[in-house]
Amino acid sequence: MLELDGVTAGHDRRTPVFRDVSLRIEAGEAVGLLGPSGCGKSTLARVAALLHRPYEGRVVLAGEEVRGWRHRAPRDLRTAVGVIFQQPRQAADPRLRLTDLIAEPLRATGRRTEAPARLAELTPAVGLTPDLLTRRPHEVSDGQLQRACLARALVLRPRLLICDEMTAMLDASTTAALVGAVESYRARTGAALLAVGHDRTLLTRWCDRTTDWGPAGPR
Ligand SMILES: Nc1ncnc2c1ncn2[C@@H]1O[C@H](COP(=O)(O)OP(=O)(O)OP(=O)(O)O)[C@@H](O)[C@H]1O
Repeated sequence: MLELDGVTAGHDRRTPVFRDVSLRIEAGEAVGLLGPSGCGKSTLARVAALLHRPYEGRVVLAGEEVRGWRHRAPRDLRTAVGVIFQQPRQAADPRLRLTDLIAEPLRATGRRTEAPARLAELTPAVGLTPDLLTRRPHEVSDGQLQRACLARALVLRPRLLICDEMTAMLDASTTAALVGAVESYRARTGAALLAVGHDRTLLTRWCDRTTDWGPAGPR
């Protein structure tokens, strides 16, 4: 489902964050990526989510070699991957009501008419009550906003879900609810998962396998 082969990426070409990193996730597989702070896990997650162009290497997503990132990524690839980050407030437009936030990818891909049906299915699945849907991000808690961000990540039915420290700032019961929502989505659809984090106990329990980021990248 996802293949990174010899990928070098970072924020300064002279001193990349990581060099020659490879990682493979099969269709339907859940892989946990563990590593110390600053090693480049988020950068790798952003490369895999087509949000950050690597300097070198090959990325194959859903059987197609990726040749463009961000707005240059082809739509069929962009919609094959859903991504959710650690900080929901940085990932949410503060002007949007939760209902529009969740439906945003549908609007952006010209599928606005699907929004009512998708919202009706997703909001209970992520544990959001209808009264929250008309609120804006500043009127809900971090946990509630993260639930909305997960619904947004699932709204286009991605075949690969990337959770970058999705639960790092949440309490135990919200963590369990979000992991449960991801897992029931995966059980229904067969989607693959890349879960990035620090919490070995959580990732070991959640994923089919975990990989540790060593001096030469994940192994
Ligand atoms: N936009 C940016 N511009 C310049 N450097 C950056 C930028 N974002 C991250 N970095 C640097 O890139 C390196 C890798 O960061 P990254 O966020 O990928 O690590 P991480 O393993 O996810 O860390 P953490 O576990 O703390 O989230 C760090 O040294 C970081 O300071």
